[in-house]
Amino acid sequence: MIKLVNINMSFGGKQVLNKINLEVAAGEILVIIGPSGSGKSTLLRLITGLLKPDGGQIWVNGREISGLSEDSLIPVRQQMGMVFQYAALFDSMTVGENVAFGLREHTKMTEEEIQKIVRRTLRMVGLSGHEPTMPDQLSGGMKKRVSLARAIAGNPSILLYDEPTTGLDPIMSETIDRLIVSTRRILGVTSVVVTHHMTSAFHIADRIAMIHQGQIIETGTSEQFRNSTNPIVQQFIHGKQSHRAAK
Ligand SMILES: Nc1ncnc2c1ncn2[C@@H]1O[C@H](COP(=O)(O)OP(=O)(O)OP(=O)(O)O)[C@@H](O)[C@H]1O
Repeated sequence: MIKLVNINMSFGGKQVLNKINLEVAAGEILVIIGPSGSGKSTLLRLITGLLKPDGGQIWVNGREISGLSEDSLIPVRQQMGMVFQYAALFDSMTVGENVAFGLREHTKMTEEEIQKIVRRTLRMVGLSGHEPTMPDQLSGGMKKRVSLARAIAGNPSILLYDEPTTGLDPIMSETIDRLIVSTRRILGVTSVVVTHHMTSAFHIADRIAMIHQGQIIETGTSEQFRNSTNPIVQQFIHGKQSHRAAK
């Protein structure tokens, strides 16, 4: 469960988030949409504790984290998996070593246990047998899937995705969308997905939240978004869809 209460955030005197209130229920997929620069990634970084808000509270699995020290944040972060926009794999390590990295760093698991988890998570993302492959031999979509396997390996209760389908072709985007949904179904994780792709948002979201000029201007199901009477929401949705169709 994630809950943001009255979050304010500024950078160099410029207010980026203004009294944000947002709740993500356990096991829910919440998709965050909004124009470039509206504060979506900032919101994710606040949830991980990488940034501290100027004001407000951030609750993660029943704990208020905005005042926690780096040390106290470690167990909170261990409950989270992150899939970044640019897969952020270690290029000098094999796929297997990338997926195993967090387990080797943060747990006392035996090598046998680690290998079992690596095998299982790579199977989940459709990359069985790719343990010895080096990242530079992978396509963008495969890298994203390794990144998801690495995030899942730590058995998180929360998964945060920052632009998981950016730069991928429509077929690979659909594959990633399906993985986000099946990962939630299999692991029961709470998921927050920042995306620019409205098609993805409508496919995967239990609820969508739209940020505009630092504020959440609408939350609701895909259906409620499609039928929104807010002109800013409609303009955003249709702008995005026609932009994609024109590509
Ligand atoms: N560390 C930082 N220092 C200064 N300004 C920042 C910092 N991080 C973000 N910003 C500013 O905050 C605003 C929101 O940035 P953010 O990356 O959260 O937007 P976004 O909605 O994720 O954008 P995009 O869709 O383009 O990724 C931008 O104006 C950005 O320049």
